[in-house]
Amino acid sequence: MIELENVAYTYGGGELFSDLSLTLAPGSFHFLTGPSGAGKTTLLKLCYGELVATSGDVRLFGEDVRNMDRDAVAFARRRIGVVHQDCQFLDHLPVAENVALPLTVAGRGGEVGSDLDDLLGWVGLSKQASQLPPELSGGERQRAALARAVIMSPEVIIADEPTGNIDWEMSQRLMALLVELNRMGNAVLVATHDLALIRAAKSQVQARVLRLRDRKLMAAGADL
Ligand SMILES: Nc1ncnc2c1ncn2[C@@H]1O[C@H](COP(=O)(O)OP(=O)(O)OP(=O)(O)O)[C@@H](O)[C@H]1O
Repeated sequence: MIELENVAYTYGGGELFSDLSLTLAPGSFHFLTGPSGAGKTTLLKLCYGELVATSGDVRLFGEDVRNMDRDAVAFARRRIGVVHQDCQFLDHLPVAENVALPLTVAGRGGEVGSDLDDLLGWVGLSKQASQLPPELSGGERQRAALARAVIMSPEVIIADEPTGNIDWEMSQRLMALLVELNRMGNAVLVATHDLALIRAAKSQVQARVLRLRDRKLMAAGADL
């Protein structure tokens, strides 16, 4: 579904990583870990077509990103649900409308209905549907961000530090939702610093753990 082959990325101040290869196959579950600044967010952005690799090949659903025009990238991105590190809500819109926003933007606002109610129920936010994002707790915000990421029924879920500012219990709850999505067939890629979270998740899901460090991507060691 998403393939990176011998990819390098440079922001201008030197190469962030090089010769990096990664395949997200249907139904796979990957964790991406590594020190702050190693380039995890950048790697995720390459995976969902937000950035274009400096060199190497990136294929989204079989198509080389370099040969895709804007519309083709936008179309591919609808098949990828992204949970951003900072959630990025429109604070003046209620939670339900924020969650439904991808449908509205895609001109499918008419389809918002019982599916939205079900989705809010699934992430445990039915009661918060009409609240504004600033009124939510950190864990509620992350669950709303996950609901928004899956409202278009994507095939791949990419989450950037989804448990960054939330407590252990809430992190576990969020992970359980990601594991459930994976069991339903979604490929999942989660960037996290939280090694305890990865260890806990490994009893629930067969996950590959990758570490980005010193400009290389490698399988994490026995410590995980
Ligand atoms: N738009 C940008 N322009 C220039 N440099 C950038 C840009 N975005 C990120 N960087 C730099 O690239 C490096 C990698 O950033 P990135 O956010 O990908 O790392 P990360 O591993 O996700 O970090 P963290 O774990 O702290 O979120 C950092 O040194 C960062 O300062």
